[in-house]
Amino acid sequence: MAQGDTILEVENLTVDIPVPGGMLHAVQGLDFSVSRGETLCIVGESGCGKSLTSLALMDLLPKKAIRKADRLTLEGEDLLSLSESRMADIRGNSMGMIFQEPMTSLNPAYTIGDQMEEILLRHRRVSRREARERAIYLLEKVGITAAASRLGQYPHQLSGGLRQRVMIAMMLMCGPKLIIADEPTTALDVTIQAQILLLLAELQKEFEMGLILITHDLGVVARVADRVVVMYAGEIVEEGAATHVFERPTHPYTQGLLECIPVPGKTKRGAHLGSIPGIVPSLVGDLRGCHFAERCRYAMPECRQGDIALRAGLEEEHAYRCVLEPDVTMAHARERGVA
Ligand SMILES: Nc1ncnc2c1ncn2[C@@H]1O[C@H](COP(=O)(O)OP(=O)(O)OP(=O)(O)O)[C@@H](O)[C@H]1O
Repeated sequence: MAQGDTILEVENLTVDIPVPGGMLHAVQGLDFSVSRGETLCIVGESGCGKSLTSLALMDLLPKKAIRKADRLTLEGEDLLSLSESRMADIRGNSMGMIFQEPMTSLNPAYTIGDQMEEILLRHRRVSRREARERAIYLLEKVGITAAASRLGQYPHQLSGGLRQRVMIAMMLMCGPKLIIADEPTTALDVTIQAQILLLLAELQKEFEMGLILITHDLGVVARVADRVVVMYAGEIVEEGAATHVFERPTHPYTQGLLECIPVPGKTKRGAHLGSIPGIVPSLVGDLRGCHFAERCRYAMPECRQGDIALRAGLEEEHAYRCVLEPDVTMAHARERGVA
């Protein structure tokens, strides 16, 4: 897969939310980057801070949330110091977003064609006819047949799967450099979910965009991700090339996730799929030591002392946050049948 120029750079991103019991540290010191043509998947259980991370990138956090970062750039442009209007321009233009429920992003009062054309007319100097031609081209690209006749339809006239395809086409109107897709298929039938995610990955490759995909579907992650970031309780606990993370999961949490979910070609037929006992801890106040210690079968007293830093894994550009040496955690992974 073509990779190279960095599109997005994120350094030391934190998101805090004041809540009645104190401060909720939802995202804590995240570093990552996305290159042209690269798919970065962010995985982790519910409540680990994935959605707030994506909202922080787009500057769409809830009002009371506090975002901080040492660096946040899109194609070199500093996103931390932009006016609201410039940021809105970037969101419609070079940063495409796809959310879970397309009905929340499609306006029920306007036709598909009007909404698609409007995006291009707002951001580019083109005629309505050119905008219409691009809308048809993109609807065809996302696999919608009789595209021209769909332009006159309203969102409620389409099935959920078609609406999500329209959303993808709409997001591509201005030729974004980066797509951020947060659980884009959760609201769809299981059979359609993988189709849409694979379509997204295909288009991302064809148009050489960067893609940040947040999904619970580790099967899809295994098929489309170049890099994987595993988040737990607001922190990155493991990151690396997808093949490494899947073949040699080093953090006990990643190992637990892989034990839970069937991965094509990895999960043996009839294998028992478990779940990680326990729940994600409250993120209100300061968590000491390893955030996963309470649920980790290998936890030792030193896991609960001080902060645990990310450390280099066995592979290049692979890191994990655990006190155990890589050969020890790999031995555990083999015992658990995930490596
Ligand atoms: N508006 C808010 N006010 C207070 N707390 C919030 C708010 N939004 C999210 N949180 C909390 O921040 C933490 C991270 O939430 P986030 O939605 O980013 O998790 P997630 O990993 O995306 O989960 P899911 O997969 O369920 O979307 C959770 O503890 C959540 O309860």
